[in-house]
Amino acid sequence: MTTLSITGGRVLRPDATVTRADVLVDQDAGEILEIGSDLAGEGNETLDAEGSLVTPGFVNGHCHVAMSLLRGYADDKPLDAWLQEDIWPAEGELTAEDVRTGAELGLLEMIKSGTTAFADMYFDVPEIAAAVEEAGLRARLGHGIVTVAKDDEGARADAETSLEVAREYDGAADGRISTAFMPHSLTTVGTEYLEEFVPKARDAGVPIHYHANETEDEVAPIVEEEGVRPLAYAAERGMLEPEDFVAHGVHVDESEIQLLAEAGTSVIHCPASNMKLASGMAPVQRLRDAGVTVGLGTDGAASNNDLSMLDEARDAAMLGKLAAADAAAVPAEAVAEMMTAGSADAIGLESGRLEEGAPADLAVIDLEKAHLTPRHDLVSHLAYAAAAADVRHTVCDGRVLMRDREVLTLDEAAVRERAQAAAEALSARAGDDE
Ligand SMILES: CSC[C@H]1O[C@@H](n2cnc3c(O)ncnc32)[C@H](O)[C@@H]1O
Ligand SMILES: [Zn+2]
Repeated sequence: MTTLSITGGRVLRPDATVTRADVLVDQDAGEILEIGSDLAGEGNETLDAEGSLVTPGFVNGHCHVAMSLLRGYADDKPLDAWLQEDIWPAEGELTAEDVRTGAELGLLEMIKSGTTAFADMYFDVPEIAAAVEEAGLRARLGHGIVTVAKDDEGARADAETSLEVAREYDGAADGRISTAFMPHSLTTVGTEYLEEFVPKARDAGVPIHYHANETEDEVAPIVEEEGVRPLAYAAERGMLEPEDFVAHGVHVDESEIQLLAEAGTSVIHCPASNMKLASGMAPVQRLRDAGVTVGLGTDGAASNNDLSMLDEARDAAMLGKLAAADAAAVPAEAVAEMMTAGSADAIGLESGRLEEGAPADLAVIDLEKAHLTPRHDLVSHLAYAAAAADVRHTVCDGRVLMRDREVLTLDEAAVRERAQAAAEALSARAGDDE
């Protein structure tokens, strides 16, 4: 057995307590063997965690990782105008190679900010899967289906691609990749396609993931045309099962919160994207009080504009309090849970907890910084004060992906250089230079 010991740190446990302990990892199984004292000499490989917090690796529950190539491409617009006027035309110009480059850039940022797993909706998924395999993270991937503005043949082909990708890539990268069937949203995929393909996704045994209730503009047409709220419409189409997870859930009423709680469907809260696009404030405390599993996601880097789950944590706490008009709402412990076990549970992964037998996915945060001094409460620091640059080591599936801020699985300088060149070429093709 090959082992790794992470020594001298303070370990965040699933009950939100922090204890001084070493962590011993079975690298062959990718699992945590033991959390205890005096394990320093046990590992074939060692990571120093003195003066650091050892946390579960962060789980980004909703992303479009390849959109890192579009970071800063179009800002300061609401969702619909942003997508229709800027993002979708630019995405129309993306090559498969661009998607690979954008994914590598996003994965680099994830590793550097302590994220070890994520859920992703995009196209050219084989490119994203190859990048995930290389980078060493864990991911639930899916092809996003849009049927509006397509003829029947094009719409069906898109839905078929989503099914094929879900079937083919489930279990790829030695089991680090899992999949889902991913209609883009309830307004961008026609009812007839949902009714035809959702049962096929169930037969394939994969969860369903989609954007839901993100803006008011998305709710109104469903209420007008179908006479029910969007999540009731989704439930009628079999899209609200315990393994399913929706992104956003900003404009949900009490009946929809109850529906989610009864169905066991999870919500991925994306506070930065919701603020930037002025979509609204998700009722996170009410969702949690009702028993809904709430995870955290960044959405893509074009609407955020970074992929740091530590930024997202702080945003979730701040916005949650504002939305509830209650400073006690969405406290630090809740945020720590949402960015780790909450997201992992939502997207159907076993990660997110540091305990014996759990996947060895973790991040080590350097606490010896002015902005993390003094150390009254490390859960508070995780939610409110720590930043991406404080992440010292990142481990996924027992493998060290970053040691002392050096990423070991991707060539950082080469990825950044390729991304800059690809972004410039994309702007030229999209006519932005004229
Ligand atoms: C068809 S692949 C996924 C699709 O989603 C777009 N997208 C990115 N961010 C958002 C968001 O916040 N709401 C809805 N759609 C979003 C992305 O540009 C891709 O086209
Ligand atoms: Zn999204």
